[in-house]
Amino acid sequence: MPLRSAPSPFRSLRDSSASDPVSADHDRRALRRLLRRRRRALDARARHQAALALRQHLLAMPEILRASHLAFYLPSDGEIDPRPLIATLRRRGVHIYLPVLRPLVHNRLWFVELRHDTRLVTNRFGIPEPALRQSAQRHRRLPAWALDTILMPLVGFDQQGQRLGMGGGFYDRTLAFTRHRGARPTLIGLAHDCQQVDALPVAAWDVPLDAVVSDRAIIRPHH
Ligand SMILES: Nc1nc2c(c(=O)[nH]1)N(C=O)[C@@H](CNc1ccc(C(=O)N[C@@H](CCC(=O)O)C(=O)O)cc1)CN2
Ligand SMILES: Nc1ncnc2c1ncn2[C@@H]1O[C@H](COP(=O)(O)OP(=O)(O)OP(=O)(O)O)[C@@H](O)[C@H]1O
Repeated sequence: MPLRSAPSPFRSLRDSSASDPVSADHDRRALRRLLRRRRRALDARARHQAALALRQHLLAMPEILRASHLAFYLPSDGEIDPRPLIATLRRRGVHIYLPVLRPLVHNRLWFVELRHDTRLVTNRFGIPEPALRQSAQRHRRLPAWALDTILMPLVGFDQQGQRLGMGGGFYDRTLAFTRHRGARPTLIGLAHDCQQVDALPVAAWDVPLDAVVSDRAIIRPHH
């Protein structure tokens, strides 16, 4: 079902989110389900090709080439796989960080460096992340504001660079400071092409992205 070209029940979402938060919330959940199913439906070959195409696009971007401290994620639930680029950048000596669910602080992330001695464990969502024992060591982490670039997983995106995540608000909460502070990391969403929709509902807490990169294109919103 090509959401972008066919008339879709989500076309009018942007208006409804402003006037009717309850129905907008319902729409977000329905849209999440649809798009998660769609990205999971890609087969292994399509996924592998998409991962390589993604690496090519990202390696053409100054925000990637200039960065020395970048946050990535390990793919889950059909997310586009950034590991080919992680491998390339690590060979170049770039510092790579992964999101870790913070203990005690509700729905926020730490960014913990991926090193040769990093031990990965599965978190409560089934996603591998650096073990808490290591993550708790301050010298292994960087605060979000000190990262050059953060590559974010997403469930859906639109041409304006709006992002729909898994629904926990983890990235939105962790990056809320970017609204006030001067220096901020470049925020880039990564997705399969099939995760693009016409227009996403915008929530007040949504942090706008500087770019979305898919296996097909680099999308730079104008705001
Ligand atoms: N690869 C990856 N890592 C990531 C994220 C992500 O989206 N992708 N996150 C981005 O935020 C954080 C984890 N956030 C998540 C939020 C919800 C669910 C999830 O699957 N929820 C289930 C039900 C929850 C449950 O089992 O209790 C669901 O909605 O079906 C997964 C991850 C941190 N790490
Ligand atoms: N800065 C914030 N402060 C407090 N609550 C927030 C903030 N950002 C998001 N939330 C809460 O988190 C919940 C989930 O937000 P949303 O649906 O936008 O998540 P998401 O962006 O899809 O998920 P994620 O960022 O984890 O990938 C919302 O109910 C919202 O109230």
